[in-house]
Amino acid sequence: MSKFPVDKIRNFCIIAHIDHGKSTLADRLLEMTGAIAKTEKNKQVLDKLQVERERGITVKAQTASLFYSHDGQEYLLNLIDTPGHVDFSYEVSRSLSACQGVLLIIDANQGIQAQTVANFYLAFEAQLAIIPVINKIDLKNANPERVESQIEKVFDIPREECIRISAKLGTNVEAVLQAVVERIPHPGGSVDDPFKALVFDSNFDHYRGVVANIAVIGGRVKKGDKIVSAHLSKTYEVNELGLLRPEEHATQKLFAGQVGYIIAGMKDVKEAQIGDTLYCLERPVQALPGFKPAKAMVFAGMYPMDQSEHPALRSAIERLTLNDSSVTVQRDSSLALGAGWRLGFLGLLHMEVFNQRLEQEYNASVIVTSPTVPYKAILSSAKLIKSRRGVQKSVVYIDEQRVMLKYLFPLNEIVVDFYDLLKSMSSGYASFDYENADYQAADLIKMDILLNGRPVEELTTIVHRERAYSMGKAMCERLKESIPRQMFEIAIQAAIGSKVIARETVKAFRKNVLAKCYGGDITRKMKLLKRQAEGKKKMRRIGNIDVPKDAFISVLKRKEK
Ligand SMILES: Nc1nc2c(ncn2[C@@H]2O[C@H](COP(=O)(O)OP(=O)(O)OP(=O)(O)O)[C@@H](O)[C@H]2O)c(=O)[nH]1
Repeated sequence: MSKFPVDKIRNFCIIAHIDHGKSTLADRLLEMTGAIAKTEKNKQVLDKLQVERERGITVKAQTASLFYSHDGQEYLLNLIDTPGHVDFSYEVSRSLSACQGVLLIIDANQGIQAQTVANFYLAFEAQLAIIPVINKIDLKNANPERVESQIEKVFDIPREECIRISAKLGTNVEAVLQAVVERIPHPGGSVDDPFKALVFDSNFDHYRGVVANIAVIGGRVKKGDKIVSAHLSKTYEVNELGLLRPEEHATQKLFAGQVGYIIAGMKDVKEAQIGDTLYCLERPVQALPGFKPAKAMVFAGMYPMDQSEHPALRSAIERLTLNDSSVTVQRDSSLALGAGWRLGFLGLLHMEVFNQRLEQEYNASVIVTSPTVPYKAILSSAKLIKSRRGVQKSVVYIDEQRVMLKYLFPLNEIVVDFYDLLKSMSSGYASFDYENADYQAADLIKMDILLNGRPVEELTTIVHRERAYSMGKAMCERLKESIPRQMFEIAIQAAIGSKVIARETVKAFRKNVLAKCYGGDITRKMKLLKRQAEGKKKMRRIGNIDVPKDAFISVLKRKEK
């Protein structure tokens, strides 16, 4: 029998706008319950990945089981850490599915921000108990009263329910643990029910195969049990299971209400689909509803720096996607960059983090082409609807100083630099969140870039008609700067269909490397010719024109000033 009956278990998440202090609070909770020692080194233990530490953001949700005594009773508290950035809201919703309650952290200085609202609704719709926690009360400009008023107004939660803390200093954090025990319902279910578990996360380990994080909804499971994954109807034998503290801590059994990990000889994360149900071979149960798969919103090409590195990069991408099932991968090739892939991400930050992980964890060097968003094109000339680029949907005043605006935007207008622009225009005060609002008709056209009349496939872009001229001009100018003079004149043109909208010219020039070699020193001549040939290797030939590879990337990366 488990030491913890179901009514002594609490499963909860911490949700917040980015930087409001989730990881800091998680560290404090871990320290106070003895899961980790209280040292500076343990800063943000749940942020395991190197990118997470460097960028100070949480990418992958982590789980920890904590032991806590309250009123003479022992409780098992399962804390599931969640990422804060908009790109990762999919991870937030799947973490929530394993919980009965959330700590909603709000910065005492910044107050309610865009992702506070988005995360609140995720928890509210999942019918979870919500405990508002006002953090950073130690800050000089902290204004917890104002934040409490916002919480009352926007979320309709009485101010008395708010807990004021400083996660950094540990002030009043004990009250948070008490609230978890008192206000969050236990997970329900019984150890006597048939075994049923929800897979809410999974990762791949090179030695042990798939490690699935599960929330046991009912019954019990032990080593050697034969279990079935409902999605694929495949049977596995349990090799190992246990709690996450946050390190894996093997146990004999897992019981209803517990959250932990299970290893059962699965070879691919696709076998442990997020949202899938595991049950016992002998006692089949009805599967849980599962989740909608994450939808890629931003697409980019990834190519090896050098084609000889293609196999290494392929294996790195394969291994990394084993751990991140939200990335989609398709093979692709480009005239300029050779064989590569087209990858789909949940957002731009997700893409950057993926790229950084490729470099840091797999030592891969990658060329990333400019991100694009999916379009549906109707192949006729009937795109008649004139659409404005941003359409206002609603305005809500949070308090005298803050207003929440809802707009409908084309995704391509916001993925690249919208967030940065918004931040700098508002001196960092504005915050931003988005969700997919489906495809909308828009006046978009395909713009080609031609070198001496020949279209360069990878520079073809889809642009809004009103922007075509300025973008075409900017791209031609940049290409002119980066293509060296050659033996003949090169015309760089931007065109829509057969109509040229911008043009630049690179004048003809022959660099006579032998001009300086008067006399007959043949070895010197050979050396200079060799150097010139090496320079050419860094070039891509398009038609008969040599284009430096770097030029390509710079043009692709910044399409518009
Ligand atoms: N003054 C003060 N600073 C705090 C407090 N709690 C957190 N911070 C600081 O706020 C910053 C962000 O804290 P994190 O815990 O990394 O925030 P987070 O919400 O986990 O961020 P993501 O995981 O990326 O969403 C860090 O520099 C913390 O040191 C607090 O109570 N007081």
